[in-house]
Amino acid sequence: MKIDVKILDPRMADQLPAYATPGSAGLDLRACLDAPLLLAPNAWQLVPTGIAIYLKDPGYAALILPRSGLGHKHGIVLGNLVGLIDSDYQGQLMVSAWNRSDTAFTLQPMERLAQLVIVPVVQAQFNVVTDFPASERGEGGYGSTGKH
Ligand SMILES: O=c1ccn([C@H]2C[C@H](O)[C@@H](COP(=O)(O)OP(=O)(O)OP(=O)(O)O)O2)c(=O)[nH]1
Ligand SMILES: [Mg+2]
Repeated sequence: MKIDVKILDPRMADQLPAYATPGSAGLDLRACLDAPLLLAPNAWQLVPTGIAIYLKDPGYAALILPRSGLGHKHGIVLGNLVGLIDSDYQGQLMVSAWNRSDTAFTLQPMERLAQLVIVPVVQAQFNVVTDFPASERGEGGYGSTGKH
């Protein structure tokens, strides 16, 4: 699949997000910073990625997810937990970088900060009813099937 991309920061021209391996699901997004960015414990900052994408087709969306190494080892995750990129969004991809750890972290310019996953989307219409046909689960949830 081909997606239109705009290069907003010239440094991104020769390092567009790419799949690291043939089986990769995520495209790494870089922190298009002019200088290192210090994230104090529990601080968060909106970080530009230097690119814009236009998915166009409402049958797709993109998700911004943390990188597991940064998230697990350094506590650098996302202020919005998951970023959802609508198919009609044309602005710069932004990453809300949140240092959830108790140690300061310095983000370096052009460091790979998060990852983008393109996913299929179904846009549903609501059909208003008063009762649902019975299902095995019914209204049970929140652990209703037991612990083990
Ligand atoms: O991590 C993110 C999340 C969102 N966006 C952009 C793309 C998305 O299509 C748009 C709106 O995001 P969302 O709908 O999640 O935010 P909102 O608070 O509902 O804003 P809006 O009223 O613009 O929809 O912001 C990003 O660049 N990065
Ligand atoms: Mg919205």
